[in-house]
Amino acid sequence: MTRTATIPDKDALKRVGASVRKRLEADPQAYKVPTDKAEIYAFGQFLSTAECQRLILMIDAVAQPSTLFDADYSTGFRTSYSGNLDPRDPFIAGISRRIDDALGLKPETGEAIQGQRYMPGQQFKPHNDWFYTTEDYWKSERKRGGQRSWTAMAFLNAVEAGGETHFTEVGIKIPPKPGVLLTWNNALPDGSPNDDTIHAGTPVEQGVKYVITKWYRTRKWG
Ligand SMILES: O=C(O)CCC(=O)C(=O)O
Ligand SMILES: [Fe+2]
Repeated sequence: MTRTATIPDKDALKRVGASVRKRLEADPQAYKVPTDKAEIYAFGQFLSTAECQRLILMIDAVAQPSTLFDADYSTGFRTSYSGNLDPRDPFIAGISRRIDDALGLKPETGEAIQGQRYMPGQQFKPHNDWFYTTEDYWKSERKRGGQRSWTAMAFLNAVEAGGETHFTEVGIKIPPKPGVLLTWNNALPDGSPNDDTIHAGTPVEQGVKYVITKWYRTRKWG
């Protein structure tokens, strides 16, 4: 048995990375962000205007101050409001399936889609989406599907100023554009965490920003 004692789920992350890469490279709708530092792709028109509007209303209904695993809303690290969208809702289930299909990932490995709203001044400071496996929370997350592999995030509206998704190490800032789906591999091709995927939701300066995020695990989530 091959064992990578220091990096949990490394082999699975390597395998998932390769299969999603292959699928996205074969998809003419998937645009690869030109950088060697991370695997980041964008779909220009993933959601329709009507779908974005409907999701925005649903987010308003569930949004609460965001919490994190290692830090609180109160620390100012993630000041947006967020909430999970009901996976049993047929509309949400349909969106979820389309994301699974675009990436070619097993539906059971996807977490519930999370909706997020940023008002002026709110932000999500630079972070990585993977779990820190030396932290206490990892003991339970390891059993709830393991490490996060890919992230898929869609912008639901245009923001008058601010609110970009900023990949600080890659050096790109992606302005919110309704219907665009961004997706990236949180790992390197060898399955180890890619530090260059560190990213932020920069403070909204004017307007409101709505996004949905779906994180995938290496195993069945939940
Ligand atoms: O809002 C953004 O641009 C980033 C959101 C994000 O990083 C996340 O949901 O993990
Ligand atoms: Fe993130």
